Amino acid sequence: MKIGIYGSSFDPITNVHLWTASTVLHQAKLDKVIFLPCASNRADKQLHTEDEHRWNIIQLAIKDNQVFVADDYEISLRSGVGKQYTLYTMEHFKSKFPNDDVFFIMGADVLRDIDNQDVPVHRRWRMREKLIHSNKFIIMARDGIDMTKVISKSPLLRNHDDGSRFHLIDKGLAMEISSSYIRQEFALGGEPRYLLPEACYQYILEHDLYRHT
Ligand SMILES: Nc1ncnc2c1ncn2[C@@H]1O[C@H](COP(=O)(O)OP(=O)(O)OP(=O)(O)O)[C@@H](O)[C@H]1O
Ligand SMILES: O=C(O)c1ccc[n+]([C@@H]2O[C@H](COP(=O)([O-])O)[C@@H](O)[C@H]2O)c1
Repeated sequence: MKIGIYGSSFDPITNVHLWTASTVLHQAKLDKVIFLPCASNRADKQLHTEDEHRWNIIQLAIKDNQVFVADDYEISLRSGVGKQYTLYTMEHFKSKFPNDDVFFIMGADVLRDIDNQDVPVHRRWRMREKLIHSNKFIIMARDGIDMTKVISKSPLLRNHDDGSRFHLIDKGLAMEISSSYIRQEFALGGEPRYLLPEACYQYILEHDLYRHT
């Protein structure tokens, strides 16, 4: 089997997360995509909703698609800081699925940041040499970023680019719905209704989430 791990804060999950996951699944011929929300005590990013709510919203979003599953590996890690680095996460999934091909899915903006010296130290990827060396990645086009240039500009990335390390996917259609835009809309009294699945939208209203972000 070919399995893609889609890691994100999903704060909240958006229609574009679902659309990109489905595109990747078809183009890279994956058998399933695992949505992997990170824990809210992440060292490099401030989250806006409790783990339980982000988890419930993901479940609502994927419930009708049998090849989409969610995994709470990172959010269930006790004292998560320092443990929920992608290197360890990928080691976990590769040992959970020893006979399968496991890929990490990310957008071009994330690829660009992995080995970027201009990124503040607290946001730099940990153990990136080993992570890149020992895993395979599916990269989705985003923000008009030239993915081949990102790889060729980084010694770390280009030295590991053996033709099968990075599977680049460009659907041709750029859809920009970000979680932060949706949060802002909720906070400012806008109407983000059709930017995420209806059940997720209703859940957020019912639980009064994102009103003060
Ligand atoms: N429109 C998109 N096109 C391609 N990749 C995307 C898109 N939106 C998110 N991703 C990818 O999904 C992963 C998770 O992104 P994340 O949830 O942080 O996105 P976001 O919507 O930009 O969030 P935020 O607005 O909170 O920063 C990252 O690898 C990111 O590159
Ligand atoms: O391992 C790291 O050091 C690391 C640093 C930044 C981000 N990540 C992972 O990259 C994924 C996308 O991150 P983000 O910032 O877009 O939510 C998510 O699964 C994070 O856990 C991982």
